[in-house]
Amino acid sequence: MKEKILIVEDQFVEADYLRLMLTQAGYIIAGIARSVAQAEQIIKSEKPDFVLVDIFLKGKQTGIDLAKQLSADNIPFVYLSANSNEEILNVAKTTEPYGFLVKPFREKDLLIALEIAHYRHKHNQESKWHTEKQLRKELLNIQKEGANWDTKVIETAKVLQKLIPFDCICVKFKPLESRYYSGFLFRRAGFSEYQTIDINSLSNISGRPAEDIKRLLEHSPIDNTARWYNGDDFNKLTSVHPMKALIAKVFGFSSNIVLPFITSDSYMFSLSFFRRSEEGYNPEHLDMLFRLQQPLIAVMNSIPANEKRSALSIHPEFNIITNSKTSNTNPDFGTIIGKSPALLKVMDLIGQVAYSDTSVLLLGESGTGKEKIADAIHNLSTRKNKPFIKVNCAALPATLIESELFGHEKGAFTGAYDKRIGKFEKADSGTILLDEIGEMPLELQVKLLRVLQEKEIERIGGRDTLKIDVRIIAATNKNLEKEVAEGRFRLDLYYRLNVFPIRIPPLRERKEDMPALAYHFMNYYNQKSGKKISGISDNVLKSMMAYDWPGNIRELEHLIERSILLAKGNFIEDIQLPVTQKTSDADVENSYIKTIHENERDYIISILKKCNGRIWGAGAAAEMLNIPPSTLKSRMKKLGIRKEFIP
Ligand SMILES: Nc1ncnc2c1ncn2[C@@H]1O[C@H](COP(=O)(O)OP(=O)(O)OP(=O)(O)O)[C@@H](O)[C@H]1O
Repeated sequence: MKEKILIVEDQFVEADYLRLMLTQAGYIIAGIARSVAQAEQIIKSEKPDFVLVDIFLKGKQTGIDLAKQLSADNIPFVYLSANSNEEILNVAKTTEPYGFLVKPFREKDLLIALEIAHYRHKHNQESKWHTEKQLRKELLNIQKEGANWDTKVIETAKVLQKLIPFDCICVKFKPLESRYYSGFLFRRAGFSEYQTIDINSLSNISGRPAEDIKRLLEHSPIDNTARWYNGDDFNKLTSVHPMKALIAKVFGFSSNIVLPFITSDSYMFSLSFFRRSEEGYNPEHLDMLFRLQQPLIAVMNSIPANEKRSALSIHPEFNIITNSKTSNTNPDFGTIIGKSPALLKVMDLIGQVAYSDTSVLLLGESGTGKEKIADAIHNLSTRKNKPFIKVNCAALPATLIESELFGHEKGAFTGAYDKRIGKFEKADSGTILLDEIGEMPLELQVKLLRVLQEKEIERIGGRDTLKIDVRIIAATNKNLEKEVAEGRFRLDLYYRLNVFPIRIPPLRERKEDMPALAYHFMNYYNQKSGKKISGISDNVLKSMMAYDWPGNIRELEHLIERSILLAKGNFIEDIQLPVTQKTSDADVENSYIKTIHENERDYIISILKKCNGRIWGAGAAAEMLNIPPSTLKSRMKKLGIRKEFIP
């Protein structure tokens, strides 16, 4: 059965047009709302599966305000807009819509956008469900293992991090009848690395005497309600909670979520998570914590009473126990080097998506480590012992790529002397990496879409359809939205691949990772070349930090390799960094985010080009865009598109 859709659109004609298109396609219309208030009422009474929401609406509240509520209620939504204000577009993006339809759009675009929104929503749910299942298993293992209690707490924090992101976690506990807490404060220092903060180190970092901090603790209220605090709520919380205020100030935290619970041996626990981002937590995180409450209680129950007592007896009022047992080895991530917040964010996303079968789209400049990240996703997945096939779509000639991907039967074409098994078939039950997906020819994009939708392939010249089970990871350094706008990449394929995008930041956005990467490559090329270089001089490191690394990690790797070969002594004292070029026009164009108007303009121009500038008649632009020619003419006028511009 098709979903129930709520249309939130204040333009009567447009809303009615949408209703017509959707009803014809078999959707049920939950209602048409002209304002956010009306939409909220219909959501309550009709419980729609999807919402199509215009950004600008009558009244004070915009579609973006409604979107925040929809996100919190886990109702997928797609924006409709013809607005060109870039600032608003950027705010809209932060609400994580499931799609974006730029007016005017064709019926086909609307239906594809809805289908994709449905697919993305379902896969998001599935991926969360898989992660949660995995997480419960891991908590059970922690509960069963005989480790001492601080190890158990660290392990629990590591596990929770996959679903509840945090930069710091505070675990507090006390016997029910007691006034005083004992606790642990762990700050995240790497993917699986935690730095324990005790009162003395907090005193050092904040510059306040340890005695003062103890007093702050005594005057801070107890967390006995499960709640999250973002933005203003967080500011209010810190105004009445001096200890949280101190931690927030010292480490720059802006949001907090708390889960208190009672163990069967009558201890009161509270887990308090902090993040730097202002919108760090939402009701979904709280739901998740509630769902995990029982396994968490079981872990805390498994800590023997004498260990809990002895932890409390160290300091009767509050004790932040020092723990030197941090770990930074994480075999699952292989040799991904770096601990910058930007890279940790990527690792968190990998951790969330790896266990499911969701398609992943890796976006990033050349040399940022997309292939390395793809390796990590495969190795963390349940498919890790199955084939992992990599295809570079740019390296294959257009004439070969089809048979390379899908295979061919003997005699399928001149030169096909033998049957050939394609990459997709080879990857069956495993993973395929489609690198440089932006280079895939348009004709093949249709076939790829079919694999994604139907999970089946046909060898060239073959009569049978073969069912395959392949997880797809696609990677590109191109701006796919631009490729779509210019007619080189199919919109439907783009949406299908864009289910779980991961943007890998360029090296210049995470320079703090550079020294560790440089040393990593130094050790690697020492081994390879038999040299014994023991370090990199401060001057070299400084000039490396000042350089922009347009070639990213690959460029760094090559430069270190060369410097090792050229080094005269035991130190890298010199490095030949290219002189930084002035940013070229092409770079500016690539990094420029287009406004909705510009996107719309480019899209209309690309269609006009395809129709040789024809607006009226069969197969002409208006028909392709599925809008009346007069509407197209007025859009063209508004967007400054003149027919003579169309080559
Ligand atoms: N975080 C990392 N830690 C260690 N090595 C890395 C890291 N990221 C990338 N590398 C190394 O940098 C080199 C380039 O990485 P990779 O080939 O994965 O980049 P890419 O984004 O796929 O590039 P392209 O788009 O050009 O294919 C590889 O040798 C890879 O092993």
